[in-house]
Amino acid sequence: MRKVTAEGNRDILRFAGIRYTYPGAGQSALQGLTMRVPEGKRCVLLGHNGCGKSTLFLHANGILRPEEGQVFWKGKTLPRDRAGLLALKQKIGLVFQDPEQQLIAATVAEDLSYGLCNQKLPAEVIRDRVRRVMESFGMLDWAERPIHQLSLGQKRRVALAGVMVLEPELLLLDEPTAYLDQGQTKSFMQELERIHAAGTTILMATHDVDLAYAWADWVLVMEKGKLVLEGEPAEVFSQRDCLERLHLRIPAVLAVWEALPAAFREMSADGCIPRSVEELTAMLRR
Ligand SMILES: Nc1ncnc2c1ncn2[C@@H]1O[C@H](COP(=O)(O)OP(=O)(O)OP(=O)(O)O)[C@@H](O)[C@H]1O
Repeated sequence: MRKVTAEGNRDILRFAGIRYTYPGAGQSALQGLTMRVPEGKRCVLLGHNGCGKSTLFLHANGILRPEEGQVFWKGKTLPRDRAGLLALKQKIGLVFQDPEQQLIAATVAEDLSYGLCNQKLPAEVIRDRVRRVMESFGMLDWAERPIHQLSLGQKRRVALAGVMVLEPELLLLDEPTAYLDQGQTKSFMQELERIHAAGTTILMATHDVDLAYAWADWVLVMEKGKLVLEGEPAEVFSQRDCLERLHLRIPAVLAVWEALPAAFREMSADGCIPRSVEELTAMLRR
């Protein structure tokens, strides 16, 4: 396995030798997994269906406990007591694949208030924070809307807002763009940019290699409950043998770039590799 370090970034979360087997399952979902999440980065987690991405997320904030190995939050092992775990869930926000798993209240405003009420904050603080998050997610007029009347994309936004209102330091997103249309994906990614710019570390599980390449600054690839690749996007997507074995295609922009004649690439790109269609177009116009 080729390793590149995220220089200058300490680990906000670290998994060391995690093994986990679901009750009754013949095989372990996590098989001695070791992985670090560098603080302040936009991280993407890639891997086949069933390779253990969601199981890993459930270990991050103590919903599941490993049978072997340890999880470290900012260098310290995860707490085991109820109060410690509750405090951790405010620092590590987990947005599930299916928003139905997350949305529990009858209306949008009630749902966004739920976690803050659990923290027993004063009513006016809760009101202010909910209003602020609704404003930044463009849902001020949704306050009284019943959750069951929202579209899937709208439910996803409410689920993300419900985690963000707790102001987590690390945001874990399980395939957030699955089932979103192009417009919804674009506005979701803009929201994520804002969240990241405000200081939140993000770890996103996705099957979208184009998104991973264009957006992430740290890419992690899992296979059968283990980490097999990690590094900056250009580095990870240069590991062609490994990607081929995992049936992961290379990002479309990179494929187009590599199909251009070498002399042209050298002339127009100054050694840079484009990360998006816009960058590629700009380079080709030079
Ligand atoms: N509740 C469960 N009980 C038993 N086995 C489970 C359970 N949840 C997941 N598994 C198994 O654990 C393994 C890892 O599943 P997990 O959901 O973590 O994968 P994933 O990488 O998130 O997949 P996907 O990309 O499809 O979301 C799979 O083999 C899956 O069948």
